[in-house]
Amino acid sequence: LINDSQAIQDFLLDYNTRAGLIAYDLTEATWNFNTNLTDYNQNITLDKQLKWDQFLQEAASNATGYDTSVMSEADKRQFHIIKDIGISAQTNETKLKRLNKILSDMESIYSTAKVCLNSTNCVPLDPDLTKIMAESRDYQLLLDVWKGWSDASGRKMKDLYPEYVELSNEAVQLLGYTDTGAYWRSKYETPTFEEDVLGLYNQLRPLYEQLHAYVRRKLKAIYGSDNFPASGHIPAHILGNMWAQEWDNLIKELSPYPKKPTFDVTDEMIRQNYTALKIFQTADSFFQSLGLIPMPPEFWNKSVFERPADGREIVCHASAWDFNNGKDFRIKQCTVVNSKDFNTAHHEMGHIEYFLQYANQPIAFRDGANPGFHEAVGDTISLSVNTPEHMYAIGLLKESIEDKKSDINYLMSMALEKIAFLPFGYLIDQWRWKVFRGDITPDKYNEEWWNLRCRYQGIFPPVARSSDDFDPGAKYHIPANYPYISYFVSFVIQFQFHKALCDEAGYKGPLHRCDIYNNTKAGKKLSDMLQLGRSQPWPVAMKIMTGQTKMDAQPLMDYFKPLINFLKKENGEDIGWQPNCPSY
Ligand SMILES: O=C(CCC(O)(O)[C@H](Cc1ccccc1)NC(=O)c1ccccc1)N[C@@H](Cc1ccccc1)C(=O)O
Ligand SMILES: [Zn+2]
Repeated sequence: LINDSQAIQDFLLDYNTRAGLIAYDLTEATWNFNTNLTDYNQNITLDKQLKWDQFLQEAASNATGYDTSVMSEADKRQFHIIKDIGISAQTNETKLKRLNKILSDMESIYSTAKVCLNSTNCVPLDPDLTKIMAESRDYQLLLDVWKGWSDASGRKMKDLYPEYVELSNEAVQLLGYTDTGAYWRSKYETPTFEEDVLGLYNQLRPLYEQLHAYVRRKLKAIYGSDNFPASGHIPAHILGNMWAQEWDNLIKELSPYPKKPTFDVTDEMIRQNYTALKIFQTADSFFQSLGLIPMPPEFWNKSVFERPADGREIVCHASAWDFNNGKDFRIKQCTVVNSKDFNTAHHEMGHIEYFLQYANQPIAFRDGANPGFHEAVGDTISLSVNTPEHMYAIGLLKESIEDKKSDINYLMSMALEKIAFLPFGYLIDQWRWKVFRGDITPDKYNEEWWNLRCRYQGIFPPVARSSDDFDPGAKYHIPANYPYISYFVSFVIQFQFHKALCDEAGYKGPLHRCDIYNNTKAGKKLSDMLQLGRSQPWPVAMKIMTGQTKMDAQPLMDYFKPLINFLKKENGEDIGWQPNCPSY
């Protein structure tokens, strides 16, 4: 084994130089494909993907020739990451090409899927179906769109998924992982990770049960109780969202004090002629007010902020891109001018800010401290941006609020986004981890998906499902092969981060009214953590931010305490649902 320190530094320098160049090539090709879904662009991307996979295989095998016992902790960590190459480990080129092709095809099926509302009008998810799900209160129209989307997306990739599972497991087993789920969980470097997230879920379940009970009662009044089974489940298609993952589009019907403001700034944004670009400029100015790194010129020149009007097919699901050359960073988002996309813009910019902050780290460390950290940056900022105080400060609210009823309305609008999401954020990878483990076989994919959806979310499919359905495929992250537990982790830790930054800013009031705007002291605490990237185990990053090393649901529970007290009074005993799905 090579133990000469100069040789070790030479290997790392060579790896970083070559990885940067090849990664740039792949990212450029993938960007071109994602923003123009042609076969030509797919072939180029698959070609570059194979070159990248082969580079990783070569670097990983060369890295095994070095003696890590003589290395510093940081170099030892870099070598570990360089060797941990995931599905790129598949040395059988035919299998590797098939796996990459399946992944590319599943994402294309999802991104080009359309639903025909009538014989001549077939529309995509973004923006058309999303708008119908958010705004329509027509039970049957919502049902047609909900079922149509599942038929157009999930059903079309049903047979690809078992083949993907098998090829992905086989690849990571070459690295010694039992299955793909074990590889994904290894990113948290926590042996008790599954128990930890289960513990957080159980801690937060009572909050969700209270919100679910309140929303169910309100929706029964709107749609009539005939559509609500005795089991206590809510029909999956009437929550204002295609996946029932956030319910904030129902705020007008669900606001506890309808005579008071609901804090949805969409109308005001339209009145002020907000554009997609202005949304991103507004987000950028918040980040800069904290003393964080501004979005660079390339970002403004090369990002795609709106769905192109030239009719080309693109991947509309929002994403943030690091071109690994220290200067090219982009967002791709099919922005619609509304408060939801205003928040998504901050979410995506959080990813970009992380890229900028860790740009000087070696490539192996250019990642989140754990995947949940990457998802939490933008949302933490949004917790300040969404406050009535901040919306008033930037002119999107005509008056701020002082009375208790408006405060409850604000907390309700935040709960419909943050508490409603928790069981959804938790269950997606419960399903996938079981699939990867073989505990859920292809014949049971859809049945087990709905068992989890009924049990954790307390919703049910409003039309009988058949064995030809593949409803998991109707949610982007399944065909995009992107882990989802990172969002559940993010929704917990973003309240820890928000509390830590508000404490740092010397804020003394209730957490849900804290706005760290213009506070460079809070900004410094955040950037000190972001600069680490993945160079240290995430508890070190957590301690820098919050003073403690664990994930903790307490700040989230404290944030929503006034609302939960209100809901407990409102709901009384009328809460909960049967674990199993209702029968038809
Ligand atoms: O999917 C997203 C936002 C997109 C993204 O920024 O997380 C994006 C997803 C993605 C896109 C392409 C390939 C893989 C994943 N993630 C990133 O762009 C990203 C993530 C980590 C590092 C760098 C970029 N949000 C989730 C959950 C969520 C988050 C916040 C509020 C509401 C809902 C959802 O919509 O279900
Ligand atoms: Zn994200």
